Amino acid sequence: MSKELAIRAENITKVYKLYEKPIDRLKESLSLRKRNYHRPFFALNDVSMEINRGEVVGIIGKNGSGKSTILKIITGVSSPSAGEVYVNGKVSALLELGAGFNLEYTGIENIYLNGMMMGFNREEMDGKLNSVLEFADIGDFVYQPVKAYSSGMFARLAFSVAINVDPDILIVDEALAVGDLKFQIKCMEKFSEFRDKGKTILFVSHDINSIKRYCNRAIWLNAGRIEAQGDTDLICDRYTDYLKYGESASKKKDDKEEDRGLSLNKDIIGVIESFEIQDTQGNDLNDITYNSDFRVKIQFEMNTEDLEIVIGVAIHSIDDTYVCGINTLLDKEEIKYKKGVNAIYLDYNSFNLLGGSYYFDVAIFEKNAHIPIDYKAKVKEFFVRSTYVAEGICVLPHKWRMEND
Ligand SMILES: Nc1ncnc2c1ncn2[C@@H]1O[C@H](COP(=O)(O)OP(=O)(O)OP(=O)(O)O)[C@@H](O)[C@H]1O
Repeated sequence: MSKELAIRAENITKVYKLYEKPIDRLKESLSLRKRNYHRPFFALNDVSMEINRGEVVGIIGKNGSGKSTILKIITGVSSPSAGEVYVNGKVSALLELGAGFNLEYTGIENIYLNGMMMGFNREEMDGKLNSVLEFADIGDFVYQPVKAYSSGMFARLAFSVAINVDPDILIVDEALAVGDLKFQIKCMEKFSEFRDKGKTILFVSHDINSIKRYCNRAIWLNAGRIEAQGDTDLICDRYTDYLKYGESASKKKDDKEEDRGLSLNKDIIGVIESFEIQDTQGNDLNDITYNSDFRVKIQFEMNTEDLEIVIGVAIHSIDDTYVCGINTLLDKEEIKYKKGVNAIYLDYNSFNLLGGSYYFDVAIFEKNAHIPIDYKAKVKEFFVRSTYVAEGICVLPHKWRMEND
């Protein structure tokens, strides 16, 4: 295995035996003629993947597609029916609640137990204990057996151990993304810190936006097989199309993009057709000059005219800092649209983001701006040219004056 590779899974198959009735399992085990009473179920079917050091890879797929199973096999919690896994480096895994914990042990004992399972000795774990406890922040509960913990406390401790032991490879199944918002944010910050340190992360989530935000590659599992893998945005967009429009749409995405605007499937409420940046005369722009005026033109097609909608536009910097998200609900603008293709302009005046690369997200939501009817992440990248050198993200409108002026 090359030094650059962190994980290699080769032709992994995982077959479970499914029994129609519980008694069939007993019958099978007692059968002298070795008769089968089960049918095989392929949770994974010939799955191969290679993950390089420093990659942050997201695994996506519908419920039951095999995401947790592949993580369990990679971490050695479960063994494959066929195929081989090679792992290069210390792995720390956040699998389903409880995996790797002994319920009868206290929190502290479990911290040491987990560390040792990862190959750290007692002295090494002594050195890590404080940061684990500080991050978990569950107070004196660490002296109680973990069976007395609430699921939130359990998650805090498990996350804290996995994240603070400084593994080479972090494997996270979203099953653990519980706990309160503050703690989730803390975990996400740690996650970014990990990514920035060039560690390898394998990450399962149903939250496509987090996958887009954090991962540089995505693997889409479907019914135990790899449906597609590659560029995160491309794979995530194909997957969300598949969830929204069904199989034919995701496979035909390229054709669909060609004839957008011609016909909408009746189950689709609306789609964003195009997003352009223009100067105030309507000429297309790729770069924006600092402090200039420009507009964006959003074309969208609606299949209805009875639904109140909200349109939102967000700007992120290229390192994924959320710069500004606005929508027509916040701005108390009512969208009057017709069935068919519509266009809306959003004017930006004296645009004062600092020089650098950014991108736009755009979305159509239902009237409360909670549920996206269509969401196009990273719909357009743009570059701000600026001669004003300051620090931060933007230059807020300002004026200097002396008290006596
Ligand atoms: N011990 C088991 N016995 C039988 N079938 C199992 C077992 N464990 C998992 N499966 C099945 O294997 C398939 C893949 O399960 P897995 O948990 O990997 O899916 P997943 O993609 O992680 O789903 P989710 O998004 O719901 O977490 C599912 O159909 C599941 O029912």
